[in-house]
Amino acid sequence: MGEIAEKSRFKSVCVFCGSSSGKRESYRDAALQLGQELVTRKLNLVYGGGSVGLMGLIAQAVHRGGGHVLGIIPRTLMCKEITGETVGEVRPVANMHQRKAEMARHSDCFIALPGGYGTLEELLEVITWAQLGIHDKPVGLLNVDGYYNYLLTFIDKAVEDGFIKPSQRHIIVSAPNATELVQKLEEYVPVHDGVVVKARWEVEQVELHAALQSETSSLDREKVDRE
Ligand SMILES: C/C(=C\CNc1ncnc2c1ncn2[C@@H]1O[C@H](COP(=O)(O)O)[C@@H](O)[C@H]1O)CO
Repeated sequence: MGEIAEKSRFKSVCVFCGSSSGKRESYRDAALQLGQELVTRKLNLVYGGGSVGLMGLIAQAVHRGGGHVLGIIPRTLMCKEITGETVGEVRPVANMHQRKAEMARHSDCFIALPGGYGTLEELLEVITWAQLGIHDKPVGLLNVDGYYNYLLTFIDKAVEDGFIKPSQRHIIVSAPNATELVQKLEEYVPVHDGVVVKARWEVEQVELHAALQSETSSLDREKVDRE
């Protein structure tokens, strides 16, 4: 008998993770378990595209389980030698900035698995956007085998030394495994203090969407002209 899907408040989850697999089996296992958790809860995956590292493992796990996978990938990274094949739906974008904006636009919450600079940059950006009130989507850290302990300690230090408001410490939700993390994200209640610039965010999204549309149609026009 198939598993009964838990009713979720989310439709799509954006996952940031290593384009490498890391040196511990637990990292690879965590990517597969998170993929399985999304399938069980009938959640779509949004990620950076391709099949390398933990990115490939989670995408394949969701795809294999019958879930929808959306890979958003800059055209310059699209060749197979760099990122490999993308399973599911592929959305090419012009650059890394558009990729992040599109990943955010298509998802209802964010999760970071272990990763390197790219993962950290994506994670910190969505935390910063939450802090500014640009979005109020939950942000989760899958702290596999304590991989992110130093980051969490650093954030506590930044709070202690007055660089992050204590009320903003809650933005990062962390847990050691996928089931616990997704459950915590489901229960997350955003706290709004200070600036709320959501209206500006929405304007930016509309502008970005319009720019993407016009870029796509001009590429299509170029293609037609060439043919
Ligand atoms: C340049 C190299 C590999 C590039 N491969 C990538 N393919 C797709 N997405 C990528 C790639 N590199 C970074 N990203 C994005 O950042 C995150 C992973 O970065 P990390 O530094 O590996 O943590 C990931 O979420 C992607 O969105 C050869 O080195």
